[in-house]
Amino acid sequence: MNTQTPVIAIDGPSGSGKGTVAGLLAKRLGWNLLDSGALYRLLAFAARNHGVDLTNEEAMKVLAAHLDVQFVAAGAGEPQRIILEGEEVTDAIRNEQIGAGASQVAALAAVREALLQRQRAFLEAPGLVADGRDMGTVVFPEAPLKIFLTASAEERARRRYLQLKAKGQDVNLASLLDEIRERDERDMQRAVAPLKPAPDAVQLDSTELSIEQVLERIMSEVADRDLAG
Ligand SMILES: Nc1ncnc2c1ncn2[C@@H]1O[C@H](COP(=O)(O)OP(=O)(O)OP(=O)(O)O)[C@@H](O)[C@H]1O
Ligand SMILES: Nc1ccn([C@H]2C[C@H](O)[C@@H](COP(=O)(O)O)O2)c(=O)n1
Repeated sequence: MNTQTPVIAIDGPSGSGKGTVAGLLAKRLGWNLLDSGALYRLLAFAARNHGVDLTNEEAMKVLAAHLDVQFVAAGAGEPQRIILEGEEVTDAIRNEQIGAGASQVAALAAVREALLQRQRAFLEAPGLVADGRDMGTVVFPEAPLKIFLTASAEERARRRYLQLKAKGQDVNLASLLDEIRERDERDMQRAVAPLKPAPDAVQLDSTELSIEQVLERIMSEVADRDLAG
């Protein structure tokens, strides 16, 4: 691992705002971005396309090792288009069904192992903002700044409802809340790399905070550590 290049690890449950804040932070700092959840989503999506059973660990491991994916951005911190096997899937992987499948394959030890180096390869100068569930605990344990971002399940479901509704998806708030709770439970209870704060993580509850307020809190931690260069 490149130990000179700084990493900001942002972990937390679904809908806490990790992806949004990671993107804004990467743009502000001009750093690279790793949306690690997208890798697990891509795997669930590819498994469906190839007729692979999500519980078949050996087949999922092979799929993970050979995943043909590109993250294309106009520049550091710019929005990413995701290309899987030559086809754009940026929006297609953003629904709760694929999220639930991703959470299922993410519990397989062989899959996590197969994706480890691929995630670490995102670490390039001048820095990396990485969001997921185990960025601070497993993938980048040396990260100089680790954020554990949370919000109440009700607030996360409300955010997801508004997000999906704005995209024209037919959604139901009560079902989204159930799905979020189910995903939290699976992500926190799995044996390998469960969702939990690293011992040295800064914990931030965003239930009552705007996106801008969360960003400013993190920027103040960046300044305290003199990471911005
Ligand atoms: N502090 C906030 N206040 C209000 N809305 C927010 C806040 N943070 C994020 N959101 C909104 O909540 C939705 C979910 O945010 P986001 O996708 O960043 O969450 P996430 O933690 O990355 O979820 P996942 O892990 O499932 O990808 C988005 O529509 C985003 O704009
Ligand atoms: N580092 C990661 C990132 C994601 N996952 C799993 C668990 C999530 O439920 C699923 C989808 O992630 P999202 O796009 O919603 O952030 O992928 C993980 O186990 N480890």
